[in-house]
Amino acid sequence: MGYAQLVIGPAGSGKSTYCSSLYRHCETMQRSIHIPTRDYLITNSSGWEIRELINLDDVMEELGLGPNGGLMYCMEHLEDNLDDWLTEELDNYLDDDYLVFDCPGQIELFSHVPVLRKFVEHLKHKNFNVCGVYLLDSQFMTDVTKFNSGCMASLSAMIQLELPHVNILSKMDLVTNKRDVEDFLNPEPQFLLSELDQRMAPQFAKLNKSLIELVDGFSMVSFLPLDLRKESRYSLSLSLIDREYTADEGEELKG
Ligand SMILES: Nc1nc2c(ncn2[C@@H]2O[C@H](COP(=O)(O)OP(=O)(O)OP(=O)(O)O)[C@@H](O)[C@H]2O)c(=O)[nH]1
Repeated sequence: MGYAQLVIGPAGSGKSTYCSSLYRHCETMQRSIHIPTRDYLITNSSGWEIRELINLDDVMEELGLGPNGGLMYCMEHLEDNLDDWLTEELDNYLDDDYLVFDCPGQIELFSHVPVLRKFVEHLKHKNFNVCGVYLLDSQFMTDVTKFNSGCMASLSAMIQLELPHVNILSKMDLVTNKRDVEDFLNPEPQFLLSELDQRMAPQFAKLNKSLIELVDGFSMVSFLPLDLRKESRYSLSLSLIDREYTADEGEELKG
């Protein structure tokens, strides 16, 4: 059994920083971990030579696409070639290896484009225990409307990937007043609803209620605050993910 984290989240939420800090943490613990570069899906400079498969710069130039269109094209190409390419790459890893995938931040990839889901299926097929790690910038936690939108994006990733899911709140060192975020770490539904009602026009009251019920019902709004100056959270995220999950345990982790 191998282990893998799929690190996802919006652009700029701190995925690469999390991955490199996790790598340093594992080095200190003398634990082996492999982090194919962020660009492994497009142009890999170390380890996985996907450049042979497709190159984002070439795609943009030859097809006249911008970075987003180019990335989506590359992803579709990757999807078509997952069987051959990924299966072969995964054969290079041993039973206890731990892989961390730093995914691109395009929201389409974890909301509706199927490539990451297929990627996960391949990992599982090769006997990897996979977990989704969703990073959200702590700035989302200071305002109920931003918090709600962060939760919706995280929920959509959970639904799309169907993985045990850990939410991590990044950039906690930038939060000057920790009390600003405390209300959102284990939020009371009533508190969220009254805050939301105050912010929105009265005609949104029913929608607000449904949204808060949804967030509360999935109990997926627990975020682990992560301060890069403190390493304990990395140990926690590693140990959560190390475990073998049953469906029920996956549910527990979301809570
Ligand atoms: N202060 C602080 N800055 C952070 C932290 N994590 C990330 N940053 C900064 O936030 C910016 C974005 O971080 P990245 O790690 O590149 O974020 P990403 O999610 O990989 O970004 P994309 O590649 O755009 O998807 C960089 O300038 C980082 O230095 C953190 O915990 N604290």
